[in-house]
Amino acid sequence: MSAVVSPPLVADPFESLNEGQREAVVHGSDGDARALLVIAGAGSGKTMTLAARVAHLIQRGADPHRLLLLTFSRRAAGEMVHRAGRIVHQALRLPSTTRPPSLPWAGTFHAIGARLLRDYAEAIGLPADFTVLDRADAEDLMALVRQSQGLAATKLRFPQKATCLAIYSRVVNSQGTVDGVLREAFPWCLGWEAELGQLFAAYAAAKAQQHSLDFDDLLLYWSALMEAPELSAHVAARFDHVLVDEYQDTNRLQAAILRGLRPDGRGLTVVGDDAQSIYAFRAAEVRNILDFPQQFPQAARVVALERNYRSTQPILEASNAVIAEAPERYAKTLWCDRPSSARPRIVTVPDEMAQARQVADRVLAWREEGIRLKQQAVLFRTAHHSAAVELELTRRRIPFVKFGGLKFLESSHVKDVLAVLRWAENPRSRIAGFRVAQLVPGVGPANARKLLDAMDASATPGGVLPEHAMPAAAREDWAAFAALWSRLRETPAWPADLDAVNAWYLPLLQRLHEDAPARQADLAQLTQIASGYAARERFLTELTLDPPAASSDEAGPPHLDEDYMILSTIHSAKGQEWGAVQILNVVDGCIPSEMSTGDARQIAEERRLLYVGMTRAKQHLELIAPQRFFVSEQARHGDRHVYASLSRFITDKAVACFERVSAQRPPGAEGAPGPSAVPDVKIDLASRVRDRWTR
Ligand SMILES: Nc1ncnc2c1ncn2[C@@H]1O[C@H](COP(=O)(O)OP(=O)(O)OP(=O)(O)O)[C@@H](O)[C@H]1O
Repeated sequence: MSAVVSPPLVADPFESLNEGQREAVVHGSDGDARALLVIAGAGSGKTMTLAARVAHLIQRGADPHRLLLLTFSRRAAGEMVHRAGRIVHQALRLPSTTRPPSLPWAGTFHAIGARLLRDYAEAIGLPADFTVLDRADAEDLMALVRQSQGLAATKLRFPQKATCLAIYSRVVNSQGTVDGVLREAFPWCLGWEAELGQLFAAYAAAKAQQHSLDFDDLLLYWSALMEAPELSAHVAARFDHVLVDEYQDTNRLQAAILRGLRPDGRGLTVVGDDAQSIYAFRAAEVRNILDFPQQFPQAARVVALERNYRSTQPILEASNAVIAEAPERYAKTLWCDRPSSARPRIVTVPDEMAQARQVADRVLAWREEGIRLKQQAVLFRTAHHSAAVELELTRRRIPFVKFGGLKFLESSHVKDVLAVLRWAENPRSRIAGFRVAQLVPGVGPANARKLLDAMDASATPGGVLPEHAMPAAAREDWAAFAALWSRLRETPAWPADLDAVNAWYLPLLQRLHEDAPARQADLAQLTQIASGYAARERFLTELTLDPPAASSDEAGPPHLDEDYMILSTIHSAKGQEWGAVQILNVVDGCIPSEMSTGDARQIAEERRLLYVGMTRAKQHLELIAPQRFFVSEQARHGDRHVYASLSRFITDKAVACFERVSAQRPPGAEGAPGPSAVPDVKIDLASRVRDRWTR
């Protein structure tokens, strides 16, 4: 007899939505075919609304396999899918044993781009086995090309590889010219336009030769795909709905892709907050969201979410006062009904050391009040601004995790292992090959280069490697590696391939690194991550596009059951919230950064950055203003201390929203009392000690 499972009686999952949220969620059910723009103020439930809309569409019969959901990070995609799944589950009253529908097309623009390009590679002249270069690999390739062009040796200093890549990336993403980008963002590189143009052409040729795409190519080729009428309709027809989160941080290429996917706007939903646009340095275009409604034959519908569920009224008032001065924006005033008598505070401290002590004191005091460390965050403009705070927290044994530091994939051992897999996947990748060949004992750069040249010259590079003659000292180890490599190419098996590479690499790891056990733990973590992917290619591509954060080279996340606080750049804090937030260095020269004080648009972005930081706080917010702070960013002036004044964004009107305090020095900080006077006695201890040996 089979058991009959009756659906549980649950409340309407859409019941808790407010009026604006509901409007956004059900848009289109009445036949309204306009595109939808949801202007969602900070903390107004954007994630919840988008997830509920996805669930609503599925509930009304949309096929989850035909929903394209584009988010800013993989984590955001996962969160959205999870929440939408829960709502669908509830709305359809599915029994708890039934899994909610999966959304295979949820991910970042780059990850989805990589998948689509793989499908259309042959049609658009891309090699089907292309691999994706991460930033570091792309920089290395840029450096190689720069050298082969003779640009590294020029008398006047030619821009560094990272700067070259940043300029290239900005030209691509803004669809601008080298000249325009230099003028706007890299004025110190003016004069090198022609050489940079040549360099970029050679860089593009090298990528093509090596069957490699960099991050920017994923958007560039996707947008080109959407401009080819023979193919764009085919791509567009795969999806019924396209939903985009964090639209304020998209760039021109991304906007063009969306126009190609939904030329008339039908089935397109974008959600964002112009006041939180903080990625112009990656060519994000705040105009995308400001101009969105007029892009379509029939103007988009705009729904504003103005009710904030996150912060207390005084925190919201202070944040509103900061953003009120922004020159151009969708007019909205956030409100909430969480009164509190505690105003946010501006804390003045003498210098950065005092700031570090203040932060630690405050963290401990809040913890005494019952706010767990996990509910506390310290935010800052630039990753290196937290150095003193990190030291102080470590000294006082306050556990923390930092976001925005060295990444898991940047550690050399993880790169080594991934490079082996990448090279097997794509034998034309010189970057992977150059790294891996030299891991084999006895193989140096000259021999590695000879091998790669031979592979380049062959139509079947996969056949060259096992046959290649290496120096006698390397022969045995090379044969072992070649056997592994050929196996990986000929009979791929996932995730067993990774185990095979690890087994080959472990003896080398022990030879190369003193801290091998810690690094081995990273490789174990990599194996764990690998098991979540169906195939090697997907693993390599998606890991490159959205890498995990921690590595053994850093403090790393403490055990999961431990309480720890968060240190984060404001950029990395996007989309998150904490009970108590402290923001470091809220002084001119830092927010706004000294680098951006010339340009009105950059200043506007810095204002939004402070606003994003402030609106992360739920109950407590403190901005710290050291009176002296150390500047090391500006090469022109070298390292120096400056006397700082409170950030210009805290105008007189805004100041009124805060309580102002000066941090007291903790007792004893002026210097420990010296020893009292030595008693006036004369004892010849020295000869007594010496005599000990002569007696
Ligand atoms: N209708 C609602 N009723 C009660 N709480 C809500 C409602 N909508 C959202 N919230 C809560 O408000 C908080 C903020 O929501 P969410 O993180 O989705 O905001 P957001 O718009 O993405 O913010 P931001 O853009 O600042 O990152 C969350 O804690 C969420 O659970």
